[in-house]
This record gives sequence, structure tokens and C-alpha cells, in this order.
Amino acid sequence: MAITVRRPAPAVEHRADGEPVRLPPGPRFTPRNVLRFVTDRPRLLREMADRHGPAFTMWIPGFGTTVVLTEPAMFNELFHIPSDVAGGVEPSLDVMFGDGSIFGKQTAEHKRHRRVLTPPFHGRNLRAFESLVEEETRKEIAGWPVGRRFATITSTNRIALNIILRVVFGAEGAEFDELRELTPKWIKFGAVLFSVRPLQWDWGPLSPWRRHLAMRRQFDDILERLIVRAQADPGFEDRTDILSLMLRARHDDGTALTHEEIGDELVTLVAAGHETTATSLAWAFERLSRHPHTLGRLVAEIDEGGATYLQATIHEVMRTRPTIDGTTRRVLVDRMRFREWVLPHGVNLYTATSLVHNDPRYFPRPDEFAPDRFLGRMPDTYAWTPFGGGVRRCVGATFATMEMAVILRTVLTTYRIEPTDEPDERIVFKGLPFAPARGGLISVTRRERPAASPGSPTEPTGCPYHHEKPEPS
Ligand code: HEM
Repeated sequence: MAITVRRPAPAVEHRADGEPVRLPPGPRFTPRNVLRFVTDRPRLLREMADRHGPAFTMWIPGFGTTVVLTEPAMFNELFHIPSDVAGGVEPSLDVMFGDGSIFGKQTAEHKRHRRVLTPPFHGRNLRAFESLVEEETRKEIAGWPVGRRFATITSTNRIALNIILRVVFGAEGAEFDELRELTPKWIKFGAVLFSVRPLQWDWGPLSPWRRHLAMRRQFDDILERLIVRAQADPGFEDRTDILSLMLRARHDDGTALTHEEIGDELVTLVAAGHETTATSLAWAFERLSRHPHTLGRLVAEIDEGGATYLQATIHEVMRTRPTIDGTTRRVLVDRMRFREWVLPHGVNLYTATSLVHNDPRYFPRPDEFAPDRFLGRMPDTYAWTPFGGGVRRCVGATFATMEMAVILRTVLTTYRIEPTDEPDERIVFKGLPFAPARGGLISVTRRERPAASPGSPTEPTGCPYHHEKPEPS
């Protein structure tokens, strides 16, 4: 059972302008540490915390000097620092997806973007999306091979991409097919460009940057067609896709969002929302096939129309295999005080999620895959952080949880997953998510008698995400 470590937000003044810099101790820069940060991150961070203490400073590729935090109480403090003191990391994905992306926004601008993006992914809208998720899952899994091992990630990627494209663009027909072809290619390419700074320079007509711009133009062209179609729709005012919501949204001064702003934000949602969810699902299949007892209990519950153990299982998958290992904030003021340290402008703070998720002080017997630890209780906000925290916590967290629940339920009522005693799949870094090395291999057989109509995983009873705290404003 997770220990609750919540404590009141510290009433300390975080600005320390003019004071001498005092960074926590940390390792010297070595190419080996840089390499290990990419290939062996959880173990490296554990070693560093044991050697230097629960907060230490190290150089992180892509971000530079970074203070790594390894305790929930520290995450709590960080997530409560005003966003004009510790804000979003820079550079961020807005380098690839444009100035209109929420990733590049700070303070009031960031808040404004969240006001537009948060409501569609919450509350009663979720229920409306459930049937869409089930429909896309059924379509995809109808072709799963029986009795032969296959990597689930290919399938979960397709399902999650189709879902997010439909939710975001309301797209059907030719434009949907074009987006399905273009966006994953562009986002993958963008992730490479994002991590290698020189690739962001325009070296000429054959340069990667020009290729990126060509894909952007193609995207803008599809978007314009979708905008014309949406606005011509007699039911435009009632449409719930995010594109229509953004077309109807107004800035505080009453002006509409430009099409460029809308495009930047929408591609951000697709980038943030599909590979993360798909990878978590592949981990769920990898974990379940190695834990037949959990799998059996889960199937029995689903057949009876329940969803409590399902939710606990999703929480445990995300504890043991978080796809995003940590979140980063950047010091935006001249000097920022954090506990006994004084951090200069531009330094980053990183919350080491997987370290806390595997710390026996917060999760007893952390190596065990034990959904019971979350049964009937919500995970602690600062010890369980696969979706980050504070005012930048993942906008799609509730949506992603619903999506995973519906997909798992649909798969488990259709197929029987064969247990395996193969070793666990290795955790490998795939540019953004930490994924199973072999893509979540499973083998399935068709269930002879489809289960009686299962209940909704978003039933208020037993559905923890209906109890989630409202978004911080
Ligand atoms: C299992 C699936 C997912 C995981 C593990 C995940 C994880 C994360 C994490 C760790 C962050 C950073 C939070 C922080 O800095 O505190 C984030 C941000 C974000 N996520 Fe997700 N995410 C998932 C699904 C989604 C989905 C489905 C969407 C969209 C529908 C989405 C949209 C976003 C957006 C827009 C942000 C930026 C929020 C901001 O800067 O204010 N994510 N996500």
C-alpha cells in the first residue's frame, strides 16, 4: 500500500534574486553518465541519489544543468512553486510544433491554453468518447493472429492514433487517412530533430529541417480543408471535436485563434497523446502475460461488469513501468530558492518518477506487480507521478486512463492472453517513452463465449478517475 506523503505546500518565498548560487552536490560531467542517462536512467539516478543525497545536480543531454529530485515531498514543493518562478522547460516540443503549442507557453498564456484544452478531456465528454474507443479497438483486434506471438505495440499505436485523430480533428474520410499517414511520420521525425539541435538549422533544400517544413505545409493544407468542412457543418456549434472547440474559442479580447495557433496545438495533442498511451498499453499486456493470477482476477472482474481491479491494475502498470520517466521545470527568475539551495536562472529541476515508484518507503515491496496496493484508493499525488504534477500535469491523464481501461476491457472480453514465463522485457528509451524492448509480445486465443455485456469502466462506482481532484487553475 502506498504511504501518503502529502504535506502542506511550503510557505516559503522562492525568489532569492541577488543571492550567491548554491547548487546541490552531484557527479562530474562524464560522457559515460550522459550515455547512461539515455540507456540506463533509473539505475544511474539511484546510484547518484545514494552517493550525493536526495537532490543532486547533473548535466542532462538536451537540457543542461539539472537538479534531480528523488523524494515525493520535493515533488510537492516543486509543483507548488508559482509558474512565473519555475515554469515549463525550454526548449520544448514547441520548437517542432510551433509557438501556438502549450508546451512552449509560460504563466498566464499557459493558463489560457489549459482553459481551452482541459474541458474536452474531462467529465461527461469522457463517456461520449468511450464508444469511439471501443469501436477503434474492435476494428484493430479483429485481425490479431491467434496462437502466434506478436508485438502488441504496433496495434496499440494504431488504435491510439486513430482515437486521438478522431477526438482531436473529428476527421473522417480522405483527410483522416492523410493525417493517419502523415502525423506519426512527422512526429517521429520531429522527435529526432528535437533531440539533435544542429538538425534544426536550415542547411538547404535537402536538409532535414526543410523536410520538416514540407510536412508542416502538408499538415496545414489538410487542416484548412477540415476547417472549411467543420465550419460549413450545420451542426458546427454542437460539434465536440477539439478542432471545432478551438474554432469557437475566443481570446480574452474577443478575437478568434488563428489557424496557425490551432494547428500548433492540435498536432501537439496528437504527439503528446498517442505514443504515450500506446506504450503504456503494450506494458500492460507485457505485465499481465507474466502475472497469470492478476490476469485471471482481472478477467473475472470484467466478466462480472466491474472495473475496480481494472483501475488498480492500470495504476500498477504505470507505477512499475512509467512511460515518461520524469518531468522538468526551469528556473525563470534570476535566483530561485529551493530548500537550502539557490538555483540560477535557466537551471532545470527534474522529478525522478521511476526512482520514487521503486522506493520501498512509498511502495512496499516495489518489485512486486501488485495491483492490490491501489485497490479502492487513489494513488498518492506526489509519490505516483506518471502524468507529472501541478499546473502542467498531463491534460490527457483522465482521458488516457479511460482509453486504457476500455481497450483492455475490449481485448480481455474477446481474447484469452496466454501466460508466459519468459523473462521480463527490458525497458528501452525510444526518444520520448520508455518502452518494452520487444514491443509487449503476447500470444492469444479467442474466447469461446464472449463475456456478458460488461459494465462501463467509467461507472461512478469503482472508477477512481471520477474522483480526481479538479485541475489546478
Ligand atoms: C498514458 C498516457 C500518457 C502519459 C504517460 C502522459 C504523460 C505526460 C507527462 C509526464 C506530462 C508532463 C507533465 C508535467 O510536466 O508535469 C504530460 C503533459 C501533457 N500531456 Fe500527457 N500523457 C499521456 C497521455 C496524454 C493524452 C492522451 C493527451 C491528450 C489528449 C496528453 C496531452 C498532454 C499535454 C497537452 C501535455 C502538456 C501539459 C502542459 O504543459 O500543461 N497526454 N503528459
